[in-house]
Amino acid sequence: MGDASRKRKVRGRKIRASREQKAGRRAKKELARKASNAGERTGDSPLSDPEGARPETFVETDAVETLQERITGWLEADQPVHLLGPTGCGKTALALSVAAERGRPVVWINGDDAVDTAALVGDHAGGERYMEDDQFIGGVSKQTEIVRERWVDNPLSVAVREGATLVYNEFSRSDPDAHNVLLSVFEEGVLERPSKRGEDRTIDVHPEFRAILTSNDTEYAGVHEQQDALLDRFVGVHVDYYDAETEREIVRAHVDLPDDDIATVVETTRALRDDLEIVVGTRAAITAAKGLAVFDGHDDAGEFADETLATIFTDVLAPKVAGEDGGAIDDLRSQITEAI
Ligand SMILES: Nc1ncnc2c1ncn2[C@@H]1O[C@H](COP(=O)(O)OP(=O)(O)OP(=O)(O)O)[C@@H](O)[C@H]1O
Repeated sequence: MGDASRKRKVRGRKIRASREQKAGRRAKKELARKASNAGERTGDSPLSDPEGARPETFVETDAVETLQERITGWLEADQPVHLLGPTGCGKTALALSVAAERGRPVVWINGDDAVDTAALVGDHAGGERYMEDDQFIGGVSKQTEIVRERWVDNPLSVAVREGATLVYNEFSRSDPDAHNVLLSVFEEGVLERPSKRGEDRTIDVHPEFRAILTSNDTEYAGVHEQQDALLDRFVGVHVDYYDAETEREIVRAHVDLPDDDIATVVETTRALRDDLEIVVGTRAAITAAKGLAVFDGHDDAGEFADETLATIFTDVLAPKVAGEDGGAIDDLRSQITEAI
């Protein structure tokens, strides 16, 4: 065994954990997700504890650790970090693992067209009405209806106030105008809540507040061009697909399969990544391995039959060509068969 494999560590438990444990962890994770999503809309706290943010099964090989150290270093230098890389290469898992390691609460935002300034900082959530009853003189009372406006903070406000680690996934999918509020957060250490009235219109950014943003580099240029002034304030860490050994470890951490089958899946994934025009990420390898685990396609020599492998990879990758002309999936299958 080489040094790299001796140093390999797997954080969290493997897929071999009992069904009950798995169901429990899934439920917990789901709750944390729901809590942070609910927070975006209803004002419930979007904070989740750092351990809850750590990906369930996280593999740390030398390649992963090198990236983790780079990101952690920049966060220590008080720089927001922008992780750029192809689809499914592990940006989100990496961001969450670094966020969990900081030990501060974690706030999660998912970028999309619907994210505007209010979705980030908060909004008025209608008025609260109540009656005030003044007993002036015995027998005479004056009733006044009071309407008090209720303000609900959204994830960015909570994150800067609490000194959380903000993980803003696919941030380039949001409208760049929504991000104007980030400029003063990173530059002056102040968050302005534009539609809030009163003295507490601004929040001083907590000294432990940090941000990790991710975006997909193929989409990055095309989705919404973010303003230069904002990009200038980030450092960019490029994340690419991991080395073969790391990818095997990742697949092994997610799917219970013999080592030979894992090696076949990863080798095929990497060949297709080179040969096909579509993006073939680590997620595709994990999904294909899940297919291999249920479809018994071994030949007499115990090898996985090429035909079964081709069918599994065609199914895994078909959504990426769906919508193109009718022959696209047939073309995909023949390219895959050729590559295998
Ligand atoms: N170090 C790791 N340990 C365990 N699993 C990992 C690791 N890195 C990535 N993965 C797994 O690989 C898959 C893809 O990773 P992830 O979702 O983080 O990629 P991404 O680059 O954020 O993708 P996208 O661009 O689609 O958002 C996920 O299933 C994730 O759990």
